[in-house]
Amino acid sequence: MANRQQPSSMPIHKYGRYDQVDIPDRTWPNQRITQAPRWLSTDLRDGNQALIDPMSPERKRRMFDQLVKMGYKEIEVGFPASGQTDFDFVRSIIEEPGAIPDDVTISVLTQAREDLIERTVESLKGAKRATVHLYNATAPVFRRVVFRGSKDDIKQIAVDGTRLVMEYAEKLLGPETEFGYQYSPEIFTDTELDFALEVCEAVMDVYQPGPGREIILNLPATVERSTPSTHADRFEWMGRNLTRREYVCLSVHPHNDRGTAVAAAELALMAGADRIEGCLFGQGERTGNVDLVTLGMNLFSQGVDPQIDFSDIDEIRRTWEYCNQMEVHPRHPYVGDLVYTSFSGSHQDAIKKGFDAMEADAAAKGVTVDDIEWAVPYLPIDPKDVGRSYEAVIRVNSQSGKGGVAYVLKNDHKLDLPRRMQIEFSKIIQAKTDAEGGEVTGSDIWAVFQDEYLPNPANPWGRIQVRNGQSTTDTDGVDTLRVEATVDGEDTVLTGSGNGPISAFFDALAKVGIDARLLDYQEHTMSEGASAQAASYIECAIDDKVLWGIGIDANTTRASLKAVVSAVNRAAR
Ligand SMILES: CC(=O)SCCNC(=O)CCNC(=O)[C@H](O)C(C)(C)COP(=O)(O)OP(=O)(O)OC[C@H]1O[C@@H](n2cnc3c(N)ncnc32)[C@H](O)[C@@H]1OP(=O)(O)O
Ligand SMILES: CC(C)C(=O)C(=O)O
Ligand SMILES: [Mg+2]
Repeated sequence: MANRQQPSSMPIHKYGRYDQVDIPDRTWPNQRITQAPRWLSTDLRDGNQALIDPMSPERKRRMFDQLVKMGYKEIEVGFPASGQTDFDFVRSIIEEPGAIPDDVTISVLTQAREDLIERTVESLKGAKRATVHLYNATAPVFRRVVFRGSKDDIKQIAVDGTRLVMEYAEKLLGPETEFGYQYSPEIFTDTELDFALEVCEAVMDVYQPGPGREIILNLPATVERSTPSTHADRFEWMGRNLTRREYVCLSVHPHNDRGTAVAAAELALMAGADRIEGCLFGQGERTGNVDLVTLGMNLFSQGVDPQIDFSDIDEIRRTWEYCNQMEVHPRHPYVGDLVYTSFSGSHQDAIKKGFDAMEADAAAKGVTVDDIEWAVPYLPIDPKDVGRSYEAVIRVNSQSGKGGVAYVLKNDHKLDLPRRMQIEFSKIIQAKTDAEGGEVTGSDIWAVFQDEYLPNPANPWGRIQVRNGQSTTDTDGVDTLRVEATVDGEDTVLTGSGNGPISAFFDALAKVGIDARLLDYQEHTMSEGASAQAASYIECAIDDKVLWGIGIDANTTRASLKAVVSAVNRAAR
């Protein structure tokens, strides 16, 4: 079919193509991610520096504690040379016994300027594990516009900065500090690959990584500029060409300018990266850093342990919202208010069938649903695994069908409506949503259901109200029924016989001019134990109408008689 799109008036001439990488024997597309990478949270640095109102010390501390609790072992805690707030925060967690667990490494960022480096290293005095992270931009525009220098000048900034970090670490930090070093060629994404490699090699020549002396080389997509596949090609190229690769922790730091940071991080891992830097819920400069929650949960949903605890995602979100003074979007993967919710009919139908199938499969295997592989349509993970309930999984509006309404009744009231009754009731709900618009809540649905099918003792309606009944079965299997009832406002006694209590009741009704025929009958228990209730569903042809009734009672015979009454009354309503 022809593409009928027309040229736009957008100024496309202002933008150039991003260079591809010449790496035809790339191997990353065939790799699988089978284990969690090293994670670094930069919420307290890259995340914080992007806030309108940077975090107060109290908020920083809340976020730090949250990150520790979740299991992050590398946390960038600030830019101590930026001012007193960040410096004092770093000092406060180092000085408070137990604030930084022994297995957590804190990291701090600095520009490659001597005064800033000195202050940065000074902030780390007494820390058990600490990394200084030095950066300078290496891309052509930055060389020309920001630093106004040649490639060699820019490389020299990185080399001198590295040497200064080592000198100040030697001078200011004692043996109690396990010291680490990280270098980032900022704007790696726009830096010529061979020059990024040259700068990283020059930095390594100074730092001399080796056995027991790792260097972290972090290759940031400071501004995301390419498809994730080209980003992965660049990582594979760097990984292949770096010397001393076994002593290098190759780190990825995607931003989300093109909206593909998560994919960029995942493909970079496939291309050989060892470590990911990002922020919870994608906080960070402009469109954000890569979202560590989505990345971790993506692993989880594929059966790979992220080694981070997301089991109370709403608590994590609350802390994050408090610390950042921002709100998580309702569609945010894994955490948004609506991400486990379906409004539309075919989705709800499939979800309900999925839950039913999980229960049946687990029962067949003699285990619980938590012991079998998750396979519910439209729900990539079990919401319970992140602390959510099933309550919001299905919500009903004008786009919903029978499956959604049936799900709500089953989930909230243990009523498993027969399929044709689902269709009948869903039309009643649809009439309401079409007329009124908006959502019908679970309690709205229940109110409509009660009004439609169940007697209201306070305000009885319909042709019949039944009080007491007796049923006896003789030796030939004939049931005789005697029921005290009110029919059309008059107290009367109904009697009838048949080959079961329901047909005996139909016989009794026929004698007072109510012509009802049984079409279908289903029942199920609603709960277990001595006080168990049963639900009976009866489909009847009454005059020229076909309709359902329901009865709920501890006694199944009474439940079925109530169901007949429900249908008869509805027919005359
Ligand atoms: C991609 C990133 O996220 S990088 C991290 C960015 N984060 C931050 O900057 C937050 C904290 N920063 C700050 O508070 C301030 O920048 C400070 C206090 C550290 C420094 O402030 P100032 O001294 O006023 O310098 P300013 O930030 O404007 O830096 C610009 C100067 O540093 C130079 N510079 C910038 N980055 C670097 C670097 N990585 N290494 C060396 N020099 C650098 C610039 O060329 C410029 O030099 P010039 O004045 O000679 O033209
Ligand atoms: C400091 C560096 C790593 C950075 O945040 C970036 O380039 O985005
Ligand atoms: Mg960044």
